[in-house]
Amino acid sequence: MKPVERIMRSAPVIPVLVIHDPADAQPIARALVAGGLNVLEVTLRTPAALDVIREMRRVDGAIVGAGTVIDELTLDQAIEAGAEFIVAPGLTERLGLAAIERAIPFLPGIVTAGELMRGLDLGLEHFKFFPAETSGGLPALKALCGPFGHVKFCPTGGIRSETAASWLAHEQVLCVGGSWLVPSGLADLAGIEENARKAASLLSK
Ligand SMILES: O=C(O)C(=O)C[C@H](O)[C@H](O)COP(=O)(O)O
Repeated sequence: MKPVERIMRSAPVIPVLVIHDPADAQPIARALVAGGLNVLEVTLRTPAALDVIREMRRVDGAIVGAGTVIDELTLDQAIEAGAEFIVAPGLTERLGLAAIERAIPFLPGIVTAGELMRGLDLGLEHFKFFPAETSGGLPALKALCGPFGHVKFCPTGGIRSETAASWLAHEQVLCVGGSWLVPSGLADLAGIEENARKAASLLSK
């Protein structure tokens, strides 16, 4: 099994995290891991993100990746900070080749058959379906899966607690991503742990 697939099968939901203060990183990661979600995607959307990755790597049991990686610069910054996997909102050949060259598990976003085929050309078989809900939702993903039965997905974008299970019921969906677990500004660690516990109880693959 490819390392990226092992990560995707580690938990049914990957929390997508937008964290502004590195001091929040460890408590939030600990709450998520305690709730049963050990795969954490730190988006590079805040100036603190690289420090957040460094802090979260110190939390036992956490598998910490970077999201919002859009080019070689952010790829290398994320790897240098200790990211164990890389999520990108889209796929360019340059970024795909760089991630493969760095031998880091890589989950790029795709929506169309053409984007997916460009990923297959690079040897990739695991994709984020992004943005999931506004790109036709589950019916669109099902249609895409027809010709590409061996490809595995992590749909992300607009998925919430109430809709995650329907996505996970699809055979080619190994996990889903979402920001609902840690709403921005939520300082309620017990609430985060409870959100994680509920998500972790969903069908795991
Ligand atoms: O920042 C990135 O790299 C992204 O690709 C976007 C995130 O994955 C989505 O914004 C999560 O979607 P929501 O769960 O609807 O908030």
